[in-house]
Amino acid sequence: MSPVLSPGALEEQLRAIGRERYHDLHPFHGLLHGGHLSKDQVRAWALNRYLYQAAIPIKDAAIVARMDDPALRRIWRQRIIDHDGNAPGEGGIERWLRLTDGLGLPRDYVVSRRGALPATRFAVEAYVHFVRERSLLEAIASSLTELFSPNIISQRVTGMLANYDFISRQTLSYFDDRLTQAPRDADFALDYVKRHATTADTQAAVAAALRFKCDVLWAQLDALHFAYVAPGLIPPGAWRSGENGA
Ligand SMILES: O=C(O)c1cc(C(=O)O)c2c(n1)C(=O)C(=O)c1cc(C(=O)O)[nH]c1-2
Repeated sequence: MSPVLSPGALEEQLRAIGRERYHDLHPFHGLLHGGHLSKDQVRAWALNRYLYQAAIPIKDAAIVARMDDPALRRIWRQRIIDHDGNAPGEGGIERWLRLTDGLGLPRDYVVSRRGALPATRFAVEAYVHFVRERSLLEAIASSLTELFSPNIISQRVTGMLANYDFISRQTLSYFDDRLTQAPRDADFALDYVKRHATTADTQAAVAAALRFKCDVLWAQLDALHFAYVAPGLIPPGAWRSGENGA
């Protein structure tokens, strides 16, 4: 049986998981940020990532539905508002669609999810199932990859703006708000986890939840790499350049 960690030691363990497994280490991101992808490969990334964006408020609604404490729900519901907005034309999903618009992908095709890779769909669904089925503590812990996202988002915006003439600050505007939202959300979730994971079992469970979530992110990039970089095996039904108006 492993010993009970202090809150500080638990935080260090969680940060170590990020250093070892976060998707900033994935080669696909090196290619994306370094300007080594074609416009079609960037399109494939944006099209597939739409599924992740669209699933985030659904998984957060599942988390809110499991919270007994109104104070906690008030805080967590902000995440849903950030992605859905308060009115049509607002929110993170809409801003993601400005990126896919800017890349010339038809909106109805993106939103239909028809061209997404099967593994993208499975990974995203696994995240939603995880927060429904596991404890609230594990569900909250699974959001902790956001501790590590501001760094990669800064690298992405700088790299993509410098390296692709088809990318503009406007098409990448989705990421502007994430730079303040992600630290706010991650700080809250980390504090919650440190206060509630106070036994060896619950500490092991939150570490496993964070590893699981790193796998959800990693698997999506593996799928993109396999289909659109090398060996370039695009599954039946998944988007191909020139199809569906893009
Ligand atoms: O661009 C990225 O690398 C990245 C990573 C992550 C993450 O680490 O899960 C999120 C986001 N972006 C993001 O935009 C976002 O809204 C988001 C929500 C969540 C979550 O688990 O609740 N992660 C992420």
